[in-house]
Amino acid sequence: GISLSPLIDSQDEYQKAVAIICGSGLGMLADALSNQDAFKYSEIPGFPHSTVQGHAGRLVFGELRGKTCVCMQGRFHMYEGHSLCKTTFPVRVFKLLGVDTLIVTNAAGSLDDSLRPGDIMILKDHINFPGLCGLNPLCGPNLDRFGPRFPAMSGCYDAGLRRIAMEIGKQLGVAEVMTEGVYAMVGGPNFESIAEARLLHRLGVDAVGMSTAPEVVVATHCGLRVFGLSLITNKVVKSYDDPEAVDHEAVLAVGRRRAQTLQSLVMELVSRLDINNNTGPDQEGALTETCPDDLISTGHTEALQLSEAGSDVSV
Ligand SMILES: O=P(O)(O)O[C@@H]1C[C@H](O)[C@@H](CO)O1
Ligand code: HPA
Repeated sequence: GISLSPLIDSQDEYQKAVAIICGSGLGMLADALSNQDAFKYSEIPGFPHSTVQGHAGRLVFGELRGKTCVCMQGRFHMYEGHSLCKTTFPVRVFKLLGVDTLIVTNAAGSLDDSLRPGDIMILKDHINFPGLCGLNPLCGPNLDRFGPRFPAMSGCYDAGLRRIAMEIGKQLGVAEVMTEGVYAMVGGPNFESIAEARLLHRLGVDAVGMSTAPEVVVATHCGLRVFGLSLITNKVVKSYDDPEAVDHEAVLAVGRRRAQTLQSLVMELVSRLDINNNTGPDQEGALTETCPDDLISTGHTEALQLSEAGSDVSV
């Protein structure tokens, strides 16, 4: 397998790691990492392949303002045909590697007229529509060493990190384009019909996308602290008189326009993380586990092969 030893040479240092998942067109967040070491997903056993334009398909390790980071340059979506276990597989790998805090980002369409393309919505909560219908990555035998059978999801977006992010927004002079809101995940890959958009709006959804919620469910299950943000890339069409129609290229273009701001925001947030204060489950020993048979036998990963631990962890 591929040695991930650069990441975990010092377990003490690695306990302070932060993981970042880049949304559509937001892969440039990884460019901010120094001392990079990158692996293509296709080289990592157990990782699905990224098939979506704007998702490079690389796992990038490095440092951000002195903190060890691992960054998914490209995520996996249910609509690509991956099982939810596969789409969230990297989150469990992060946990096993000793990651403490997960930053999830996505591109999303706004239902709320006050949210405009280019705005940044800090996730206060989510509605996991596939999850409500039983499409949940936690379905199947519970993996007790990751977390409980019935995990709470209230408070899954850390209030302290949300507050810090808003403060940083003020410092960076972008507070007027930042707000908190509720993200809803739908299955995609089609964008919403007008009736669906109206329904989401009535339900109190601020922004809609096709990812993130399953990752956050799995991260919360295993005690990771989570911060999430949506880059609003388009307005969701809610009127039969509106001739506009969203497309993926427009989504990516807004990402390019906001690249610098998002990078600055994430870098500053990472620099302020008080990582060892996370009160999630004890992570001691995560790196000294051998091959997690339960993950494989329950089909939760299908191919996770963390061979030996310590500085020899490989996937
Ligand atoms: O990976 P994210 O959730 O940022 O991607 C969004 C949802 C679809 O994958 C794509 C549509 O343009 O952007
Ligand atoms: N709907 C769903 N997902 C999205 C959108 C949208 O309007 N924009 C970016 N991802």
